[in-house]
Amino acid sequence: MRILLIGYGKMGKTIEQTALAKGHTIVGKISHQNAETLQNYTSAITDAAIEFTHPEAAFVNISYCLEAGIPVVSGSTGWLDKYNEAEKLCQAHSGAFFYASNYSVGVNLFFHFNEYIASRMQAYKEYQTGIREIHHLQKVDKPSGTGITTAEGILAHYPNLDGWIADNPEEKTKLNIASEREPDVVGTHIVTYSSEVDQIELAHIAHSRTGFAEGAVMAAEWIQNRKGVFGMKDMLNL
Ligand SMILES: NC(=O)C1=CN([C@@H]2O[C@H](COP(=O)(O)OP(=O)(O)OC[C@H]3O[C@@H](n4cnc5c(N)ncnc54)[C@H](OP(=O)(O)O)[C@@H]3O)[C@@H](O)[C@H]2O)C=CC1
Ligand SMILES: O=C(O)C1=N[C@H](C(=O)O)C[C@H](O)C1
Repeated sequence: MRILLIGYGKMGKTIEQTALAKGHTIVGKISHQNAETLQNYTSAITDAAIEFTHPEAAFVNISYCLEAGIPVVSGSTGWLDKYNEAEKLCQAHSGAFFYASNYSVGVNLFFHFNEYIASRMQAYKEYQTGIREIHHLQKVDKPSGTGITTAEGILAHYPNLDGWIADNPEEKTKLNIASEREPDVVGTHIVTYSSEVDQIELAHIAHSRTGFAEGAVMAAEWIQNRKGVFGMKDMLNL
């Protein structure tokens, strides 16, 4: 498969290694400095684009791919206020768009268990629910996309909670997402149910970026010859 890497930072470089190891070809590497060269890529020379950039760049990149008929897999976070627009664009161009806030299979199992645990815990009002996400110091967005997806999984079972809130545990009507930034942490997410007498936790700790990259390459392979908007639940049948 001929893959265009849009974003050649920590993730782009890890995806390159994974893709080459699986026998794929990298047709181009787009970063901030050569962003204007994106328009040189067409569906005639690109089977899929894998986009991991920046909250301010993601929608523009995804739009370009959909308009050019290039199937696009995006993992960028912090841009989802435009997700519905991307979805419409995909439909208008009969394109293929795959999005996940987290491509690791382990995190998607964590999402699955998170929803199940929330469905059982909501009956036990003595437990206060909260999310902690910990990432490296270079991360530009907060809360993490994975933290927000985790919150959405809990909120689906907690109709009494009025959405999520960032870093405000005192606001008891909302689900708090606490963000911490520490050197070299790849990505840690912890869901806590805390009562006066005990605490229950569900955690996912990424040891490297390889799991994210493997999931993204798997999504690029899976999206070939498909049309529509997809996510990890579609691919993994979770
Ligand atoms: N869904 C998932 O599984 C995961 C998602 N992510 C998300 O992926 C994104 C990238 O993460 P990461 O690789 O760690 O970040 P990096 O900062 O290491 O890399 C970002 C890359 O995007 C490029 N870039 C920035 N702005 C633009 C632009 N306007 N046009 C084109 N390219 C641009 C940068 O170019 P330059 O170097 O020239 O500035 C760089 O190559 C983040 O949103 C992060 O949250 C991360 C891990 C897993
Ligand atoms: O920026 C990162 O590094 C990561 N971002 C994603 C997110 O915001 O959830 C996924 C992963 O946790 C790493």
